Amino acid sequence: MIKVGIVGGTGYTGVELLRLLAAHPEVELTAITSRKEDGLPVAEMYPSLRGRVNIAFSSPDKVDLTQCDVVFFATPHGVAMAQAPELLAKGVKVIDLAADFRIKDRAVFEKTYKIDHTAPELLEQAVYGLPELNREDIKKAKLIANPGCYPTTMQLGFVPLLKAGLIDAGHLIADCKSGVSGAGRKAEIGTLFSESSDNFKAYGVSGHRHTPETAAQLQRYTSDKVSLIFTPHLTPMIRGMHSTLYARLTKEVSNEELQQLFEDAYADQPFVDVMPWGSHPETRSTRGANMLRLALHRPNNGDTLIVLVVQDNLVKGASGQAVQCMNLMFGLDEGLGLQTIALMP
Ligand SMILES: NC(=O)C1=CN([C@@H]2O[C@H](COP(=O)(O)OP(=O)(O)OC[C@H]3O[C@@H](n4cnc5c(N)ncnc54)[C@H](OP(=O)(O)O)[C@@H]3O)[C@@H](O)[C@H]2O)C=CC1
Ligand SMILES: CC(=O)N[C@@H](CCC(=O)OP(=O)(O)O)C(=O)O
Repeated sequence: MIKVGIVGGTGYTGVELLRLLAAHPEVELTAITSRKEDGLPVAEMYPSLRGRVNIAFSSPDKVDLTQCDVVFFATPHGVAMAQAPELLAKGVKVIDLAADFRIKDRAVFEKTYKIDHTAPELLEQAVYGLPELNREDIKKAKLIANPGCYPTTMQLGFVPLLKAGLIDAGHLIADCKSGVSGAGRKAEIGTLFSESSDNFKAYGVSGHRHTPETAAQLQRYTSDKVSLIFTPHLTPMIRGMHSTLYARLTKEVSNEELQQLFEDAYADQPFVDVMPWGSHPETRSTRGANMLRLALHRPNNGDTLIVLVVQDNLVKGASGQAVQCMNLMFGLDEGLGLQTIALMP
């Protein structure tokens, strides 16, 4: 059994990890931290886990995480970088759901997140945890930088086109919508029910922290200079993400060839579903499931291709993806514990 620790077990991605890992046949939940709920049985805070998770939260300063085989950090940015060096030195694998190790360039990280990087020596060895694009490196990794939720949709939508050299890399547009759980469980006015449940707004339009992360990753797949415009929106649903990606085609290519390109790219990827041409994927078709669905459109058969992408921000956009990485790191079937079908309706 793999002994698992979770730092930040009370938050949305932390409890999503608990939900998935409680049903994972090869995992023993060993330590789950909370600074505020030290000693509280997990199932008292989350009754859905009664009978499935029988341990209590421990304060991070009391728990010995070195007894774990792997530790997930479901914490705000800056927490994993403080603890990862010691854990890695003691042979414990680390999967960070925050951004501490996503951006290789320290200066770009510090400018984007406005914090100093305290473990820059680990940036090089960190593997970006997007299995569909980095599977072989993830299998060998000791430190995973789990991708951002929006960046997962943007990369899986744009990369097949960039790799094939079919689009203008200097003109990529991503119009994305997230459910409110994307902002985390902490108390904030903008995520109060009365502020967000009957409202729709863009935010971070002139610069969101996911733009440099995504642009740097997309740049790996083309020699042309990538330029990305990314506009996130907060939408009145709890879970779910819908990204509408726009790319300008630069070569003569038929709709059938474009569809085939995506079907071939994801033929062996169990957690990406390429829907029939012209479909309209819905967020609810991924709710609770480790699944990303996409579909292609080409209005008036012109030179703009639209890729519609949906996922559950907490599953394929965060905790499900992290479990997918854990499975690969420990030589397990990639889909172990991740077979849940989306909740409907
Ligand atoms: N929500 C989403 O859709 C996604 C989130 N992420 C990323 O995952 C991470 C977690 O997000 P989310 O679950 O939404 O956040 P939440 O705000 O819901 O939870 C954060 C958790 O971290 C703990 N925590 C906070 N500060 C510290 C600290 N200094 N030391 C130890 N534990 C701490 C909190 O617990 P306590 O206060 O009890 O200690 C809480 O359990 C973030 O980096 C986020 O950017 C990534 C993709 C998607
Ligand atoms: C709706 C909302 O606020 N979403 C968050 C992104 C989700 C997240 O937690 O960011 P990471 O994926 O980088 O960890 C935001 O825009 O900051």
